[in-house]
Amino acid sequence: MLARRRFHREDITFSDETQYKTSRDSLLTGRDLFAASTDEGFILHGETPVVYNQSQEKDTRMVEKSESRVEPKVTPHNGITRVYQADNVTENPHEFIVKYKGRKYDIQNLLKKHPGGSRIMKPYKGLNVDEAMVTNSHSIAAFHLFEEFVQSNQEEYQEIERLVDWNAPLLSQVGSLGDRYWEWVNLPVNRPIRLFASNGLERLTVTPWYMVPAVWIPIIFFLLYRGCSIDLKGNFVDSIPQISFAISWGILLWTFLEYTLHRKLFHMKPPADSKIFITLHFLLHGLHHKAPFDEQRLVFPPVPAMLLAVVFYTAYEMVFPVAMMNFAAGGVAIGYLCYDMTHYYLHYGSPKAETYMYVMKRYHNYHHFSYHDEGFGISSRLWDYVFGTAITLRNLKKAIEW
Ligand code: HEM
Repeated sequence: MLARRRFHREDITFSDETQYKTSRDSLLTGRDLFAASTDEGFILHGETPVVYNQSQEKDTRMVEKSESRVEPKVTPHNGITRVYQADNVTENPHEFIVKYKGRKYDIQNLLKKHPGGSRIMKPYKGLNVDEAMVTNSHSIAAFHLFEEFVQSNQEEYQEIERLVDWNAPLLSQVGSLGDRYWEWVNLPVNRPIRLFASNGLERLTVTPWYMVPAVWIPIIFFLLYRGCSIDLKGNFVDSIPQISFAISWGILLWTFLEYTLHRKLFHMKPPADSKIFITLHFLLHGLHHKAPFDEQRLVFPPVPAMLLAVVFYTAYEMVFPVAMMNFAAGGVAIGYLCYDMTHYYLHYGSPKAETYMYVMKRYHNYHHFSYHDEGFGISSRLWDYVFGTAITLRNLKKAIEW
């Protein structure tokens, strides 16, 4: 029976009578390896992966593979190093199990969202990531988020997440977190947020991304049209340089607003004894930091955005000459639209290495997980440099692939 059984690691199939050499120089036959298998797969204690096939020439596929990736080193005291899946074990395609500090985590749902990209994690399927988590240094937020995926002790794992009842609407609870709120809100989870018990109210608080262009593109055209027909009285062609200037000013002004609102308003720490301020902070921005993967709460809902826009529009009247005002307002609205779409893309897009968006996505990930008090620019880093809050991205050996 045994002779017909074969098992594999990724694309490598091990057969019974063939000898395999491990990194500790012990020779094991496929049969030995299989004898140590369990119903869940094969667990090899204290050995690094099989790298050399004795009965054949060097197995170049394997060697190439093991050299071209970052392998976790063996830490003998941590016992289990690798878990090999047997062919006859039904592998659940919806699971991606890794081990960390002796516990099992199913990170299938993290792969696409992982700020370090999905490709770098793929080789670790079934493996221990103790070392990988440290050599690729990870923030406290990353380790907290990791616990979201733990399979065992699900109920007990985080003292801090039990401060609220995740089965009840959160908005009425966060105010009571008091001095624990700031710590709680900056530790991300991989769950959607429920604010209200009422479905109707709840629906008002979520915004699919396409609502933003659907609402703001007509507003932009309206502002530009107003500028041409009222401010310039149809004298459009002669005024092109003036119009371009006003729109550019508007866009630049937006980048400044984006930075200032994000830094001074969205990241303003609410007083621990004020339930109202804590709740407002959570509503405005806290929920996005608590649940950064909640796609429905990523872009700014159009209704409060328009209320803010009305306030700003009144202010433009004081700042810009009448002939420029609507164009400048149009420029601000264009800047805002680009910002919100960029923000969505930074969370959900997969930009290629060396592109502007690739850098901005990494930059924004650092803001979310490691440096909450820096990296406030989303569409650009301009004002972070001006005000000394720029984040330096670390050099990576390999480009991230999301
Ligand atoms: C399998 C092993 C893993 C490897 C090799 C790995 C690798 C990386 C790398 C290279 C980065 C840096 C990205 C950059 O500089 O832009 C990164 C960032 C990050 N990773 Fe992982 N990662 C692993 C597992 C995990 C796991 C299990 C989590 C759990 C949540 C996680 C969460 C994060 C987070 C939140 C960041 C953003 C930066 C930070 O907060 O530290 N990673 N990872």
